[in-house]
Amino acid sequence: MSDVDKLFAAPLPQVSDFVFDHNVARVFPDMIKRSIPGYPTIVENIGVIAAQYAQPGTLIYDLGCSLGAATQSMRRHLGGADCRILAVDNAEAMVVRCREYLAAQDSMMEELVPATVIQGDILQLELEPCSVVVLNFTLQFIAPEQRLAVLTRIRQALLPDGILVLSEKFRFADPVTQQHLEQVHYAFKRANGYSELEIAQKRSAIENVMLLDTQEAHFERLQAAGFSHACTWFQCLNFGSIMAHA
Ligand SMILES: Nc1ncnc2c1ncn2[C@@H]1O[C@H](C[S@+](CC[C@H]([NH3+])C(=O)[O-])CC(=O)[O-])[C@@H](O)[C@H]1O
Ligand SMILES: O=C(O)C(=O)Cc1ccccc1
Repeated sequence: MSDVDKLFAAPLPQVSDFVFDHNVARVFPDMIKRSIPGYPTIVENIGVIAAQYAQPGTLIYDLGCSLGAATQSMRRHLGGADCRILAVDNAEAMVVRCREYLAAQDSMMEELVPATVIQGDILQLELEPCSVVVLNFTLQFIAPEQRLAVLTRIRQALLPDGILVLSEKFRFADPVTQQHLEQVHYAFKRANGYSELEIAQKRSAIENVMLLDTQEAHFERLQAAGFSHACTWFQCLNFGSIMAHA
């Protein structure tokens, strides 16, 4: 169902800002696996974390679900739990394909928890009471001045003992750390078959639309949003995932 990512392989006269359109949706599984170190481990363990914290009779949100990788993992790990997943994305191309992937999962596995895919903007969405919320590499695409409001609404929707899983590409305040981890990330991309041109053009495409925070900034914002505790449960190079308790 998915093609090899060659979106930035040919020289582009002008590199436009990155958007989640049909071309990206078509190559997305390949792109994300070859671009984010640790992505398969993060996705698999989101299932483990969700199974640990999901409360019977409650909702689970996968916000910025793309093709539903985190939703699929949670469904594999939740077994026959009495829960329902709402997967939300504002990109039509992602939503259409996400529904196809989840239908394929339904046809291959029995007794999965129900999952509904909604096309919607997480800045507008009314959140119902829930036990688990996943933001797997989504908050980095939200305008920085909107991020606290999104987290505050998530915190308010979470039930007692509820949890947020927040995965992001991190920025590092120490310029040497930033430089070292960024360079190894580019080496990771080269090792996965991306050329220097692909790496450089993708870098320009995302630089204005993916504004990164340090882990310290994430922790401060989570605290300001009302979360009682947060810790990094996974990091690989400049990518990682935080779990935050209501
Ligand atoms: N305001 C918004 N409202 C809804 N969706 C949004 C918004 N802004 C961006 N998105 C969506 O957030 C997703 C980010 S990708 C998530 C990967 C996935 N979680 C995964 O587990 O594979 C990460 C990446 O591509 O690096 C895209 O599908 C956007 O359309
Ligand atoms: O490719 C990169 O450099 C990234 O930072 C990850 C990424 C993955 C998919 C879409 C946008 C960014």
